[in-house]
Amino acid sequence: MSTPTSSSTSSSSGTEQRAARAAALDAADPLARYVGAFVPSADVVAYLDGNSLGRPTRASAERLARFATEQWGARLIRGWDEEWYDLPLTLGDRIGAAALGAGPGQAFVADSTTVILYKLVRAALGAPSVAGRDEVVLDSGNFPTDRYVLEGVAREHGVTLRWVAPAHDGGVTPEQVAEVLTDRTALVVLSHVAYRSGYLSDAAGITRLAHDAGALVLWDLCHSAGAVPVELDAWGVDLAVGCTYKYLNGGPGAPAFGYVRADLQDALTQPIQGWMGSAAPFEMGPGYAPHPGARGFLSGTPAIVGMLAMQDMVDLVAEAGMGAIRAKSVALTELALELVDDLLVPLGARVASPRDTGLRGSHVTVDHEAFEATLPLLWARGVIPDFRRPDGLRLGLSPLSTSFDEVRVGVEAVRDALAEVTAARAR
Ligand SMILES: Cc1ncc(COP(=O)(O)O)c(C=O)c1O
Ligand SMILES: Nc1c(O)cccc1C(=O)C[C@H](N)C(=O)O
Repeated sequence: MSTPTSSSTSSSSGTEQRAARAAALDAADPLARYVGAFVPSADVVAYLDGNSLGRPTRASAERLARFATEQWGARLIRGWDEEWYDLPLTLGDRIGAAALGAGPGQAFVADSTTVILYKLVRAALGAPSVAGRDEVVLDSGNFPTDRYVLEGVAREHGVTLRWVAPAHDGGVTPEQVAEVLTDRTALVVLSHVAYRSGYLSDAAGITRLAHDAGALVLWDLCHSAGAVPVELDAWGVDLAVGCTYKYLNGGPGAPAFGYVRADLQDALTQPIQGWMGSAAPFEMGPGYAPHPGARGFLSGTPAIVGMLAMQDMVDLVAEAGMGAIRAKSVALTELALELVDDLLVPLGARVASPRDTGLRGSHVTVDHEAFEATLPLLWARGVIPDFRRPDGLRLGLSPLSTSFDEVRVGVEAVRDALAEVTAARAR
């Protein structure tokens, strides 16, 4: 790692004070022991991208190695009967219990977020309770895949999209949703935590409003699951989807999870009628009949290898508890904002995430037109934030794997790189 050159904004006493403060926060952190549960990366001093790709746990590294010889290699095709056939549902239940506030029989692991989103949106639009309704409410700041899938469904299904424009902090409030709900709204599709700003929506309030208007609601939980408490059953949510490779540390391309409320399952028909979601896959009979319950939302052969790593993280999340995880997440983002205010705002950076902890997920986004140019410097120095065009640096703080000192080291490195880039441009 190359050493950052000192900038005019750094001072050794400031660095020492910040280091002492971060060390004190780490010493008092009740979840600090979990940081050592993850595979270290030799050249990384600050990994601040857990909301794009979580780190592997040490247990997962072992599980992945063992799988080839002890399960796949030893059990061969018998593995399907012994464990794999049921894994999408047993693992769905475990994710539901640990991270989603979902009772058994409602969550499943399959496909990708994009594909489950498509299947559940199509299923929702065919629900008898919304028959005759032809509008879908969504958010123009939502992650591209959500917008693109909905645009495609609107084209093929003939529904009208009612776009909500998020406020400057990325927020979509119940009031904004209330303004576009009508007796034609079939479905509301929003992200619980906004991917760019980290804004945390009032999922319970918006779900209530949608139901009062007779609509169904689907939450994208990609940036919440494993980092922000979710209570799908208590909130009365109809449908949800989410990634497992972010705060559930399932690894690159790990399959997604879906949730369909138990009392809605029989009324919904999903569009990808594959054999693995059929009533009797191994009968291989002439026509498709859906399997009752959550299994009916599966389609093809489950990605068993992709479901290995998330199992270890789900165990850690269950053990640590979502309350403690949220408390650490809030403390991490508070420290990040404090450092950003001290070190980056004086260089012209602007905070793009909500200041109110109750309105913020587990990442902090800061905008500066020179951030893109800092990335090669930061990566070369072992500091890995996330960047979203045109000018947003996202600091994704994964509560079990990120230490307070890592945040300090990371933001100081961003300060140094930003000072260097802007100084070079001024020359
Ligand atoms: C809010 C949100 N939805 C969906 C996705 C992606 O879905 P997929 O795993 O299908 O690429 C992401 C991130 O990639 C995301 O942040
Ligand atoms: N899924 C990703 C990928 O395959 C490559 C790079 C990044 C991602 C991400 O997860 C992006 C992320 N959802 C985001 O919020 O920007």
